Amino acid sequence: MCKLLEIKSLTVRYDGEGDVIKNINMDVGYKEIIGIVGESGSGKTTLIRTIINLLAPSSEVVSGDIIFEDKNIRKYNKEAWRKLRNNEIAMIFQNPGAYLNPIIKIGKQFVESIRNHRDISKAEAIIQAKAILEKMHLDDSDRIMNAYPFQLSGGMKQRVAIAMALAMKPKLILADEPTSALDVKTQAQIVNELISLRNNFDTSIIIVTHNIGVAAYMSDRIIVMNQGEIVENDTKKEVITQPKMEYTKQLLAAIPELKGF
Ligand SMILES: Nc1ncnc2c1ncn2[C@@H]1O[C@H](COP(=O)(O)OP(=O)(O)OP(=O)(O)O)[C@@H](O)[C@H]1O
Repeated sequence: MCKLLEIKSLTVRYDGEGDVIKNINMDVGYKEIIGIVGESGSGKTTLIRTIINLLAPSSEVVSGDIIFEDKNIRKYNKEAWRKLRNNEIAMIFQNPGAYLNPIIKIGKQFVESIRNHRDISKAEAIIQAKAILEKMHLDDSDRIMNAYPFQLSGGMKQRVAIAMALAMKPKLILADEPTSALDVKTQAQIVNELISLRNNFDTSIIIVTHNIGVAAYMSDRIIVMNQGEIVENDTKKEVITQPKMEYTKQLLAAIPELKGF
């Protein structure tokens, strides 16, 4: 077993849209960070939502297999997914507010989420939650645990969301534009937190971003998507210094600071 995830000949369509990702083949190694870039509508979100089986009802996986640690998770039923999702593969969304309940304090949500997956006492879950918040540089963990989501900044909420994902020690984190709702300084902090996950927890990460600069900064490998297809898949050095596709060259040209890479 040398790959954490392998995607084989994956094609997905939406009703009325036709195939929006077409014959995708890719893999993710252990501890690898992959950046997926591409224009709006190129199928990036559809690809990672297919991996974690969170597609809209109007979608259909036409063909393909998704192998996670040698098991074909495309064939998993609801119960198998309940065990896999969050425990082994977790997703971080663009807007963390969308999955934090606005009327429940962070601590209660966090403890419930841990205890839904692990048979431990409330007191133990509180200790675990606070330790992970502190690892995410949310140092005043008591205040965070006592806060409602609206009392936290966007960057703090995203850190809480990452901490909640991390509590389950997933092997793979899928991050869909996790920084695009944040200001530039906070974006950089979150990107660095994600990199430290790999360094400290051996987590593999697929990050979807519009920003090839972010992908270049944090990824080992960059995948470029265009109109539902992978048009480039190589080490970040290769993609940045020797892009094969005109489309990639255009993406790179839009980021002046990468020219001297
Ligand atoms: N729920 C849906 N129902 C129908 N079509 C959809 C749905 N979600 C996405 N699509 C279509 O599928 C295509 C790919 O969308 P997707 O969101 O995967 O692209 P993306 O690269 O992630 O775009 P963005 O960068 O804007 O998020 C687009 O043409 C989009 O309109």
